[in-house]
Amino acid sequence: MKAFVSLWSADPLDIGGDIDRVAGHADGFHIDVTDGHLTPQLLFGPDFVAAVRKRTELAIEVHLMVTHADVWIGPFLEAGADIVTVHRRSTRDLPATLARVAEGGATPGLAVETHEQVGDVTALAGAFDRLLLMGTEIGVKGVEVDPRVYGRIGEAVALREGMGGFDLFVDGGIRRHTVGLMAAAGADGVIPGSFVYGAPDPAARLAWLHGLR
Ligand SMILES: O=C(CO)[C@H](O)[C@H](O)COP(=O)(O)O
Repeated sequence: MKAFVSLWSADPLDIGGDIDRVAGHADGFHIDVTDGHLTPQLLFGPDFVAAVRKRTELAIEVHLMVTHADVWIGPFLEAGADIVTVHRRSTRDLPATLARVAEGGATPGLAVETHEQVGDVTALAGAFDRLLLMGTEIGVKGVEVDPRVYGRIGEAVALREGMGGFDLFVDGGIRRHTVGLMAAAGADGVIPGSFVYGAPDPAARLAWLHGLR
C-alpha cells in the first residue's frame, strides 16, 4: 500500500520539519487546495507548492477542490506539481481539463466524491491516470470514513482493467481500522493525514502501511 501524506494534517508552524520527518518513507505528498466556495475551507496556494517542491524530490499531488479548476492548473504546474487531481464539479468540460493537466506534463487525476457514481468514470477512460476515491466529504478532516467506500473501491478495481488502468487512491478517513480494509478491497494507496502526523513515530506508521495488502 502506497502513501501520499497530506500536508493539511502537518503542523502548520513546522511543515518543513514534518516533510523531512517522513521524506524517506512516504511515496509522495498530497496538497489540498480549497477556495471556501466549492469547499468550506481556505487552503494552500501555488507559492506553498513551490516551497514544498524546493524541500522534497518526492512526488507532489495537488488536489484541486475549487470552483474553477481550469484557472489554477497552470499556476500549480509552474509551482512543480507532479499530479493534479480535479473534480467533476470544478469544470464544465472535464475531458478538456484533464487533457490540460497532461499537456502540461503532469499526471491527470480524477476525484470521485461520496455522492458520485463510480461507474461514471468509464466515459473518461484514458483521460486520467489516477483515481482519487473520496472516503469522506471534501474539505473536512478528522472525520470517519463513509463505510460504502470499501464496495466502491471494489467497483473501481473491476472497472479499471477495461479502461487501460489507473492508480487507485483513497482520500479521507484513513485510520488503523479502515486502511487494512481499503488495501484488501484493492486500493493501491491512501492519503493519510493525522494517521501519520498524529502518530508517535510517523516513519514507523508509514512502514506499517507499506506492509499492507
Ligand atoms: O482532504 C483530506 C480529507 O478529505 C485530507 O487528506 C486530510 O488531511 C485528512 O485528514 P485526516 O486523515 O487527519 O482526517
